[in-house]
Amino acid sequence: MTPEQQIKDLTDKLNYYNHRYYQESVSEISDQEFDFLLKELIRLEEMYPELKTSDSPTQRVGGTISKEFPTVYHRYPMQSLDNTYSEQEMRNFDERVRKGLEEGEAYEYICELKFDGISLSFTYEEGTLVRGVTRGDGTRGDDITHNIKTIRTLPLRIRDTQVPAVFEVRGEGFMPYSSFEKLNTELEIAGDPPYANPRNAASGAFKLQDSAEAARRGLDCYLYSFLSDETIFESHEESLLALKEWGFHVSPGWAKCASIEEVLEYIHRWEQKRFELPLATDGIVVKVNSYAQQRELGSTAKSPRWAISFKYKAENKPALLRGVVFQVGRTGAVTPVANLSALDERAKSYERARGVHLSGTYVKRATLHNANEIERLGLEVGDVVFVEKSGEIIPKITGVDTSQRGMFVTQPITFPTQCPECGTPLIRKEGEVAYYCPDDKGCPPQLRGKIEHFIHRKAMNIDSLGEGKIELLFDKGLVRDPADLYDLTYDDLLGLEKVLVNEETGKEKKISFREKTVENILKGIERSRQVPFKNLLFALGIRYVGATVAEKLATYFRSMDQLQNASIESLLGVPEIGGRIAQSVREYFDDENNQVLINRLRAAGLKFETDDQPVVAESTLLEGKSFVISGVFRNFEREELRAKIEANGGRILSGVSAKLNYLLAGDNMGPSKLEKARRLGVTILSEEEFVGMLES
Ligand SMILES: NC(=O)c1ccc[n+]([C@@H]2O[C@H](COP(=O)([O-])OP(=O)(O)OC[C@H]3O[C@@H](n4cnc5c(N)ncnc54)[C@H](O)[C@@H]3O)[C@@H](O)[C@H]2O)c1
Ligand SMILES: [Zn+2]
Repeated sequence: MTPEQQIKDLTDKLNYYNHRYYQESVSEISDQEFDFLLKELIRLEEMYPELKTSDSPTQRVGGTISKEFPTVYHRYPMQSLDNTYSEQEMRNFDERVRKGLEEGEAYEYICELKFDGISLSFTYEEGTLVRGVTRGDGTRGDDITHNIKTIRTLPLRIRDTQVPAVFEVRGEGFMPYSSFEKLNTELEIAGDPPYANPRNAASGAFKLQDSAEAARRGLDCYLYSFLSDETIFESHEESLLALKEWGFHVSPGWAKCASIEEVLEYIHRWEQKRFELPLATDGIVVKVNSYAQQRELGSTAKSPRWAISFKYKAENKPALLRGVVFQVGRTGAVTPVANLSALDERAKSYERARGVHLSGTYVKRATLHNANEIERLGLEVGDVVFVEKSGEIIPKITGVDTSQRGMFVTQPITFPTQCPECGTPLIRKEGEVAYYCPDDKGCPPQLRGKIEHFIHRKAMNIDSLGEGKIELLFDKGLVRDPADLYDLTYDDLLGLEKVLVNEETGKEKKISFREKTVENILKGIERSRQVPFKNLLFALGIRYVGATVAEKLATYFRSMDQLQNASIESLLGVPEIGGRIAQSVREYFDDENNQVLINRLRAAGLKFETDDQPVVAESTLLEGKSFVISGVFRNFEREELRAKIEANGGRILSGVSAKLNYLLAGDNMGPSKLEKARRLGVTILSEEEFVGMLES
């Protein structure tokens, strides 16, 4: 790969993980892995400064604003923090601070715990809380005052009369472990996927529309910063003391340190102790105490130079490998999963063991990925292994303590040759490490996987059904393929029961479908009958037909009938559709089972045709004018704008060039595109200006 490709590749990855993390409250990789990728991009950009763009993830706060809440501009930007996992880099930071100040100037640090939640900003006017806003993209955030007000520890009014007329406080909104565990149990009972960690759960809860629901989730907040136009404090320490005085919840763990050595001691002191806290922390934050010195040191585009966060490496602990089970996923891939317990639980039966205590929770399972990984680690059942839970994603086994071999009996692990779910002989595809069960028509987890794909948000969007509910319906024999969903009746569903076993405690819990659940499920299924044809096409799960390809096919063929009968040649006639996709589509529709499924879905009244009408001309107002649409709009979907432009005679171009007449700019568009448009003298239109153009 050329450096250019590498940079592009890393940028795309980081943008994707940022989107998942900030918008969807999901961590697909651990923070440590994310930070590693980011550091790698910083390194490349330093080597090739000409390839660095102003909208690179190294230059921006990762979040964005959403369309669901009013947007608020921050009075003072909300930055991120530089971070490190190494003590040497902490010393380097100290060195930079020393050099950034006058020679010989004394300075102090304040150390605080780094709480793992989301950054929030609160504005008080005349002593009253008026607004609570998320960090967003650092410049603008989402107004979530309705949810902020559910935090019981946050004062709605300050009694002290000495406070400035207008000021802002900032802090971390979080979900304590106790609330987190309660929420996950509830989600599991409802058959919905649980959150991977308290941060993601907090982020999801703060962005709920319904504040009554947010209140139920038991959110809390620690304040760690004060901002105002009036200078009333000289140092961060003074502000923390005053905040406490005024009734704010300030974390009790902070300390003043006179040197980097004391800072490192603080770091060591909290490394284990932090697990005794009622909430998740992922490191510590070190800040220069004096405000004057903070101003002297200044900030980069993304973070202040007077602060840094030290992140603790993921906790790694020895555990006993009790056994290995083989799980079959929705694609048929077989994954080995380790059953673990704490070392001193060797004599207990597995059901009664609690597991290894890691990052605040007990762990009894860890993924072993594939057969090669077992071989690479040289694993045997009975071994002492090292387990890590990084960023609290699925725990993994990082190594074996072979020095312990011989103390206890160990047994080699044999990978099965037949599918543990359906008995079909497993196969290995050329060039892949995983073993697969090839029976995609009968193997239960694969059938369930198809249904799960069908209801997915980007497919039929039946959000009243989740994995747990599908599993129950499948196990009861009510739903074997997606078409069965449309035959479900109220009586089929009411009172369905299932027993859940809590992995940690071994306790059993019975769940059953009550009236409200059943009504919701049926409503969701009913609504899906109106889902556009392109979504249905994606929902079928045809190999190589992702959401984008499905849309292209739907736009081109316009109906299931046309598509079903399309020859390979006519499929190849669709722009950007190649041989592999054409082949796969043809094979799908030639299969008799699939034909039965399609006919049943047709009988269920799903949309088998594209709705959108061919463009009807409205005027010639925009004739000869070209447009690029970018960003998110308040009153229109992008597609609507596109249709509007075409209906009035305009043309849509794909990129900004000197030939372009107008850039229709919404929120969140990349600054580089804006810059380019300005440079080339392209007229930049806001949503309102565009509407004005059509009305003139
Ligand atoms: N796993 C993923 O997929 C993924 C994706 C994106 C980001 N991330 C993680 O998020 C990080 C970036 O997030 P970020 O920009 O919020 O940076 P950050 O979380 O590393 O640090 C800044 C934030 O720390 C918080 N904080 C907690 N305690 C604080 C205290 N006492 N004082 C000041 N601030 C405190 C504040 O919310 C502040 O905004 C990445 O480095 C990565 O670790 C992970
Ligand atoms: Zn199988």
